[in-house]
Amino acid sequence: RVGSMERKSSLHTPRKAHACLLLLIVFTCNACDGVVSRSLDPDPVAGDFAVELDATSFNSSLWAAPARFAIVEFYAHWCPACRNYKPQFERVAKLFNGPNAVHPGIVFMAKVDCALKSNTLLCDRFKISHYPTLLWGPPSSFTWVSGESTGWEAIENGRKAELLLQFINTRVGKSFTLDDASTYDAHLVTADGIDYGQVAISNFDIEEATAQAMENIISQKLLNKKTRSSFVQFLQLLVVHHPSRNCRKGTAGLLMNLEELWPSLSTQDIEEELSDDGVIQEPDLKAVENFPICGEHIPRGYWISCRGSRNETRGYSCGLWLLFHAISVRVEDRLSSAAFRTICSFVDNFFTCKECREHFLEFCSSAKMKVSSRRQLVLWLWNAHNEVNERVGKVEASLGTGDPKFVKELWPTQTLCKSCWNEGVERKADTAFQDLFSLSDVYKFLLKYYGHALSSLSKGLSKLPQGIQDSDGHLRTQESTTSSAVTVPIGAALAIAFASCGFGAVACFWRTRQKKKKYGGVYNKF
Ligand SMILES: Cc1cc2nc3c(=O)[nH]c(=O)nc-3n(C[C@H](O)[C@H](O)[C@H](O)COP(=O)(O)OP(=O)(O)OC[C@H]3O[C@@H](n4cnc5c(N)ncnc54)[C@H](O)[C@@H]3O)c2cc1C
Repeated sequence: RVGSMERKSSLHTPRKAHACLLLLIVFTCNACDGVVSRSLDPDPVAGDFAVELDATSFNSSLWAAPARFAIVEFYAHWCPACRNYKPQFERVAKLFNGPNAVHPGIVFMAKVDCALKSNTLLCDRFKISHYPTLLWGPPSSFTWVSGESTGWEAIENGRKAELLLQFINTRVGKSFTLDDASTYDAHLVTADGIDYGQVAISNFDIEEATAQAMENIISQKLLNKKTRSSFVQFLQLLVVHHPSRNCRKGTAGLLMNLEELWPSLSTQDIEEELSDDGVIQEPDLKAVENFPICGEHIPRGYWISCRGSRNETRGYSCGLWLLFHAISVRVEDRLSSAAFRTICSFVDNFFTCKECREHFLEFCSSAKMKVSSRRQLVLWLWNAHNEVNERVGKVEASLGTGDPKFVKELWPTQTLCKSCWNEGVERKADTAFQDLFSLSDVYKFLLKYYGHALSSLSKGLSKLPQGIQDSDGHLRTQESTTSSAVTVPIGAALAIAFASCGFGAVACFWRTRQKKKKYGGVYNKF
């Protein structure tokens, strides 16, 4: 409990507030004592790092919050103790929020002004009785507010920045300090091995990369009748195998609406148009462009685990690799060949780094007939990525263009996975990766890293209380209008999911029946 000012629901007009304020100062001075200094902080933090939320943005912002935990400060703008507390809160928020955060992806720090009439209901739901009140919990725990305990807790002693950070440290098992400068944990590794929490954070970058891929595709005008099927196939891959529920849901919505947003033409129509003037007309893609494929708050405009130590390094291409790897470990054996072709076709049509594309397509051509199981897909992609690492690493070393904090090397490093490396093999120029690495251990590691570890974040989300999930497992907030992702009719989303035939015999039966409907079976046809 940080607060010193009692909250009265009637105190929402400034005049009443001032009158009561005097009384409150008189009667609640004990609470004020030693809690928050009335003098201005000698070293106030410039700018607001804590995100201001209101009743409209509350659920959706927390839902899409790029962090494992959240702190929400409930305050009142008229409350002097709150004003004095602000620099303390901001000092901590600066560490965790925004594009320049020193420790991104860990705590999302937000605040709500309970003195605004429009927020009264919201503050009442959290039973805020005094200002400021700080609540802590996973972001998702705040988005369901029925008055019952939902997994958040009050921070009893966070009245100074140091104390608040101390509280955070005990909850996340770290020893952050207010003076921390940027730290770069290149390989998401702790002394004991993989830091699963850190790996889970990669989910945010995978969401960001997915949204950015869409943005690039539209802004660079890469969508046309020729690339339409590649686009649809990619969406179908995402709808079932994307590690983020937000993106699966958003993609399902886009797929279901695509025919209306961008009507398809038959091959004959295209040929006729081609023979007229040789140019394929571009569709009007405004509606597709505005589709929130991973929810409304993505892209956020910054990277977390893919953040480079320089602005121009890492980011999108790192996120895209993570997306491909995360998909590869989720694909069933019989869809692996289709997934392989979809990834290759995506890079061919939509990844506009020319050198990258040409290089990557060489791997695609050489593996054309070889990928027929998940294991082969996962190891093929891992191998291709390592080949790229080696090649790019040499170029970056000679030109000094790489990110000094993220030097390219064969992955996983020995620190990340010792058993992945064959013992006693001395590397020569012609030593193949399969001699250097134990492929079965690498495969197990990749399943763990891109499967289990990445999912640990969404598993946390799936532990939401009853009522926040529909019977189809899709997440809903109570205020459905502010849900972070588009609403997809249950039957429609299932029909798309079934199209992948990835859910066993019943799904296959369904798929057969749905085949003639929109997009039914397309994923299986190419
Ligand atoms: C398809 C594709 C082809 C590319 N081709 C080129 C190219 O030809 N030339 C060029 O200059 N750049 C190329 N790039 C960009 C380049 O590979 C890097 O993405 C970029 O330099 C940023 O590097 P990074 O340090 O963020 O790590 P990235 O290589 O982007 O890797 C991101 C993360 O993936 C993990 N990782 C690393 N290696 C592996 C592996 N083998 N298997 C699984 N996970 C791994 C690590 O955690 C790493 O931090 C390509 C990118 C893509 C997506």
